[in-house]
Amino acid sequence: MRLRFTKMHGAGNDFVVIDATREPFSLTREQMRRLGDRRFGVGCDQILVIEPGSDAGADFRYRIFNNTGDEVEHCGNGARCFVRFVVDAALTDKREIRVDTMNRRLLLKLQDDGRVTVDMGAPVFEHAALPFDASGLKPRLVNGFELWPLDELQGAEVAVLSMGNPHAVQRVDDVETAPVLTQGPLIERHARFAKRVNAGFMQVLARDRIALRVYERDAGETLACGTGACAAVVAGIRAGWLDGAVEVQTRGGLLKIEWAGGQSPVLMTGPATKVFDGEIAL
Ligand SMILES: N[C@@H](CCC[C@H](N)C(=O)O)C(=O)O
Repeated sequence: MRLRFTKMHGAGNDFVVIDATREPFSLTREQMRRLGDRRFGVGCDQILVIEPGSDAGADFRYRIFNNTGDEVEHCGNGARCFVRFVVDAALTDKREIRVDTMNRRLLLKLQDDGRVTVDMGAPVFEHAALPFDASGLKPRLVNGFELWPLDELQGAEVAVLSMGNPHAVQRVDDVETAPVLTQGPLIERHARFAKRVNAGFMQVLARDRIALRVYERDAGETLACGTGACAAVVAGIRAGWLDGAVEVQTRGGLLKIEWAGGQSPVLMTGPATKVFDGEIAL
């Protein structure tokens, strides 16, 4: 089969975007792996699939697959690229779009400067959301917020939360020398996380600025992770290190994250860029 696609990125987190609004999406896991392979295919961190809205109120449905072909719940940078894509392809004339993901409804706004703001929904802290609490370990309370030790990983102490997808975020002194590539894969597959986890390493630069690297579930270290940026800022606010509006410096660009606490939604603003259109035989 021949597949038409669009290559996009959001702060360097790169995607193959597939328009499945007219024809049902039918790629096999093997085809998605080939598509995501940087040497034998197009190459990307995630594959984004855009489908028609499934019920009243949602303009579209948006599905996310890691480059391994595993379907996941959420992708923040991808959500921004989704908006850019549907507007540029004239699939909608709206600038405020409601979209359903696997477990959330998102509200996305295309700004006049071309950036996109995503209402990412509220963070979830209950351990039921992440299978972490059966370990017998005790968390350290910082400002009333739980930081959990990871037993085999000396010194690593993570905030565990979900932005729809699971995150374990730790504070480090220097993000450039943080053990992202050595400890990241160990955290990703740590026994405490039955569904595995995205591992974030955040350096607090000021109360309104952090530097962040994320070792993503399946994809490895990416140049930016939108849900990871939200999780890091929420953890930093809960721990008392950060204020409610924070610039997140990733290796691929800048994201702005805002959170008023509690059940209020996390807002993420950042770029969404088309790279090229293409067609591939799969
Ligand atoms: N790059 C993403 C997150 C993609 C999914 C993640 N790897 C997972 O498995 O949960 C983002 O921008 O949020």
